[in-house]
Amino acid sequence: MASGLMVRDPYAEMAFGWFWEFLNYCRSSFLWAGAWVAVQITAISMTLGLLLGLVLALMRLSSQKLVNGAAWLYIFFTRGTPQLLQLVFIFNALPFIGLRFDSFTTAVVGFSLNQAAFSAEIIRGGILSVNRNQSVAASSLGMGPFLTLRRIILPQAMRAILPGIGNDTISMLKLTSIASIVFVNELTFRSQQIVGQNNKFFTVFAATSVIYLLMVSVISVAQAFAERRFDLEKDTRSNAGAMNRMLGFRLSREEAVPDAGALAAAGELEGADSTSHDSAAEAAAAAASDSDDLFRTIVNADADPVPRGEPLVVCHNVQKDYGANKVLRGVDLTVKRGEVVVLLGPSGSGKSTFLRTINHLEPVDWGTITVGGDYVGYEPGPGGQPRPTGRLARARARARISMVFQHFNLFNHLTALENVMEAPVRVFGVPASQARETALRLLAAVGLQNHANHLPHRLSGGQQQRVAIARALATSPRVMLFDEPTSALDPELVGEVLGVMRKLADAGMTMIVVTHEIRFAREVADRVVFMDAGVVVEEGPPEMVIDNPSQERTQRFLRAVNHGA
Ligand SMILES: Nc1ncnc2c1ncn2[C@@H]1O[C@H](COP(=O)(O)OP(=O)(O)OP(=O)(O)O)[C@@H](O)[C@H]1O
Repeated sequence: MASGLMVRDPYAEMAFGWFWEFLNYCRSSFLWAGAWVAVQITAISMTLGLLLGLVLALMRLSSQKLVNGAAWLYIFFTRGTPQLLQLVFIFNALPFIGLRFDSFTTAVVGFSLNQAAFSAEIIRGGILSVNRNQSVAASSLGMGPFLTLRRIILPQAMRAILPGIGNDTISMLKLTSIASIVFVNELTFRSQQIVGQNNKFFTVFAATSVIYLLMVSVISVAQAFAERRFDLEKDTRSNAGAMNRMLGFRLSREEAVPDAGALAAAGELEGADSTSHDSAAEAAAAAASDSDDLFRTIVNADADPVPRGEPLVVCHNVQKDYGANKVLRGVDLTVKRGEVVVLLGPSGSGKSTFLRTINHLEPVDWGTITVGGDYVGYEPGPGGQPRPTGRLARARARARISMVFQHFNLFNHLTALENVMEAPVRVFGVPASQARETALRLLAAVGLQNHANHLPHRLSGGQQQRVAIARALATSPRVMLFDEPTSALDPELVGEVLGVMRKLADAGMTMIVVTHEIRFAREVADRVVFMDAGVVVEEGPPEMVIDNPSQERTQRFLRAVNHGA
């Protein structure tokens, strides 16, 4: 460069000029006003579409053919016709039947109805991805279908739902451009107007693309944030308790602050450091005595009208078919209050099915079951005949029958503490602070105080089953049903679960236990019932049925079990 003379590069100047113009379009309030219209349409339509989509998804999952068929038809037509035509139809055809919408409302209605069809399938997929045992466990705790959906199913389904919904939100934001067909003055439409005046196609559309990219980035960040929150593998801890309560499900896990008493009782049961053997032994003894006291308190919680030793569960001629498979062929069983009854029998003999009929997780085809004189799941119909009740969840909660499952069925998105608190707070209306205190004591009683804040996937099988027992106990049950509680456990973990069950039996809990643990049956059961092919073959005290069975079928079964042991 010579003195005072500047060499001007025309290409650089052109590029600079273009870039400056491009920046000005990026900042154009005219274009941003269009972007705002697109955002509004997307936000409203997505919200409405998701709500309607949830309803359609539930309809699609309904066993009622008509309801299911109506939802299928809606989804079929909506997904099968171009959205452009749907918008034109709403804008031009509906006025003939007196439904006239302005451009913006037409866009919102059109996008919502279209999105509902797509959301329905995404939500249905999410719901189906949640293991059925989650809703079975919720039902056994007395949770109704909507509570189960809100608290248990949807929070877990979100993980599968979110990527699809994120995708759809971005697609919809971009697709709002087709709303220009009904004169919605959104972003693409506005950029076309500018191009129509100045012909600067590339500059204007480059700026428009940047605006779209910015909006899409916000959606992508929101999606990533939401996915992180619903990631079951991740322990995210923050003080978002109020937010969680407001939403009805957890966005983050709260730190439990155990009370001093519970900690003292529980601290040494599992893994905590101890300075001396003496203090460890003392703490363990204190914890053991606290758990005994707690179990006894639960057993005697209410003045049960059925005195100890009197019939509490009475099953008469219970029959149940699955299609052509006659699973229960007339089971009679009476269990007295405080009694421990063990059901033995070969695989497929109907033990688990029978257990599930007691708390009406399975309806019976024939026969009657009463608990404390009440028909669970039935109410008096015309003429006093029992008929299925419409308020099954309430009936289950009132009956206070708890169940422990073979595969634990803990709620995967809730910590051990939250699992135990769920039914008392949501079903029985116990204040959260009180439920929390009891839950901590229960976890201490089963030796898991130090794991209160852990999600189920971070616990061993034995620990999960003990949480499941604590959860079942939190509703102060009158009867506890155990469905092969140790079958899914490694042999070295079986003892810790049976230990808790022994303590419960000692405390006087009425228990019906399906198990293959012959030693447990011999030591703990008051009575052993042997079932085969859907009927009771023989029953009596363990020393009779196990050590001296009278029926050939029982003898054969025990020989096979002992041989395998
Ligand atoms: N929901 C269901 N639908 C159809 N058939 C079922 C269902 N549940 C159980 N069955 C069938 O009923 C029969 C009895 O099953 P059940 O689980 O009650 O037996 P079980 O004695 O508990 O066996 P196991 O010890 O192997 O668990 C089996 O033939 C099983 O296939």
